[in-house]
Amino acid sequence: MKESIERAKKYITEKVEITPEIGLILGSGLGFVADDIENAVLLEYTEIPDFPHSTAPGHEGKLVFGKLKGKNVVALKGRFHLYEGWNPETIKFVIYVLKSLGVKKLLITNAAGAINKSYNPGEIIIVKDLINFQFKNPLKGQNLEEYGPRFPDMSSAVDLEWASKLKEKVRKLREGVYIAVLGPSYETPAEIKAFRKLGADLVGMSTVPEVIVANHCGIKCLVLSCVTNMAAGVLETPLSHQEVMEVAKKVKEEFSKIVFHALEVL
Ligand SMILES: O=P(O)(O)O[C@H]1O[C@H](CO)[C@@H](O)[C@H]1O
Ligand SMILES: Nc1nc2[nH]cnc2c(=O)[nH]1
Repeated sequence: MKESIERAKKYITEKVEITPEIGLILGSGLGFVADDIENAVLLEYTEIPDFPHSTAPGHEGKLVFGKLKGKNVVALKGRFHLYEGWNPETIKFVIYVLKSLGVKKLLITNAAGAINKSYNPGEIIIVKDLINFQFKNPLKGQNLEEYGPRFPDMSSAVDLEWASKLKEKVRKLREGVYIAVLGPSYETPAEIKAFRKLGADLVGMSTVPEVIVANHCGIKCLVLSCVTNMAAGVLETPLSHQEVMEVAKKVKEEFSKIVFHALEVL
């Protein structure tokens, strides 16, 4: 893995001058955030040695480097989900590449279903904690001690200080617990009822592996979920990825504004 990280890093640093401080992982239909990056330099995932490629709809597969709200950033316009068939270690590799490029903080975004019935489609929620219902861990296998410990602590997996600074600025933001499933099928109503009993407010098929690796290698994370739909069984309508992407598109301005605030409070 070390050689692959070095190869990817070498390719990227030869093409891009800036050192990104903040990484942004953009969820389904949320890639528009990268369109506001100034002096953008774009790299296709497919051109970077050993880098995985995006296969999920609504995930373009580009790294975008540049300035956002005065900060040097790199945005991942497209993430890697386990349901695509990627090995969990692929996610470790991607986060390690970000770390090797200089990323200190990660703003992770996702589209999620609302288990909490008081949430509304289009609402943006700060994730305060996570449940790994994927039962896979990206840190399995040989540990690279120079990146982080074998047994990382997960008692504050997200950066609550960053979250509270954002909440001070955007008072209406509510918080919730995100549960990650493997997917790609959406949940049954019985699963959603069970997840509610477990204490989950939001459900999706991503984010948790990214947070685990980031936490392990000392990158602080803020997670923002865009509620794109009420989870299965809450309403009578069936779920579709089409709807997920449409709702994400509708909240474009509001979502971008909150991301800008999240960068400004740093
Ligand atoms: O988590 P992101 O990538 O935002 O996408 C969410 O939306 C897709 C399902 O509609 C799944 O990929 C789920 O994880
Ligand atoms: N698993 C899951 N992922 C989602 N992504 C967006 N909405 C949902 C949902 O309801 N369930």
